[in-house]
Amino acid sequence: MEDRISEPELVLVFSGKRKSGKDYVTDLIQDRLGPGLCCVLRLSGPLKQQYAQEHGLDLDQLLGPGQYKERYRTDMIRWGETRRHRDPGFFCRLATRGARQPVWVVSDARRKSDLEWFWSEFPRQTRSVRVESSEETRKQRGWSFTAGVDDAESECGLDRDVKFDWIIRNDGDASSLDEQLQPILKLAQEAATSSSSADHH
Ligand SMILES: Nc1ncnc2c1ncn2[C@@H]1O[C@H](COP(=O)(O)OP(=O)(O)O)[C@@H](O)[C@H]1O
Ligand SMILES: C[C@@](O)(CCOP(=O)(O)OP(=O)(O)O)CC(=O)O
Repeated sequence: MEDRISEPELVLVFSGKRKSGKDYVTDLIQDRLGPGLCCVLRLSGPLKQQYAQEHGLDLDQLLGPGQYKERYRTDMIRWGETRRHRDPGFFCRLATRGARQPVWVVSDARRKSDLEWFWSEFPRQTRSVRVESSEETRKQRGWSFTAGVDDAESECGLDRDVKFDWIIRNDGDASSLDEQLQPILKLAQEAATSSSSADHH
């Protein structure tokens, strides 16, 4: 669709339940690698942008971690699903447009079609990562079960039959999180290095 100047060297596609810490963990990875090497891409970014515009909502609040987005979640899910049914790669293409860094961290895959899009566009580079937290931890972070959300495809689409390359337990201990992220950071650093050496040839 768009003219991509260069392909990424590594695409880490994250998924996980609400309040499992997808944003927290993917931001941490970007902090460690730096914004020159690594960008965080949110499939919900272009979705929220378009949804906010059509409904006259506050985009910054929709993008933030607070309660505001929860008011609109059920309707946003429905709205996004209509779009995805017409074109499953719609939000993936928009979210990756303009990404130039060698390492892409996609923070919020929710459906098989999201992962399949990355596997098919970037088969060599794509790795899938699941973030998991106990219900108790998620409750401490403000989660409570909502029918129509937590039992719907948006939250459960990747619960079964997906082979994850890594599963990260994010139940609060910073040193354990650091340790679990080491192999991912190592791979990302190698990918970034190979892209910079390719640039010099
Ligand atoms: N390991 C962690 N240590 C401290 N706070 C965390 C950790 N993981 C998540 N959080 C906090 O929990 C809340 C939910 O995390 P977030 O990354 O927004 O989850 P998700 O994107 O999966 O819904 C945020 O306020 C975040 O800062
Ligand atoms: C309509 C959504 O894109 C809303 C996503 O919002 P967030 O990505 O902010 O969600 P959490 O981080 O899990 O709390 C969900 C979808 O089905 O596409």
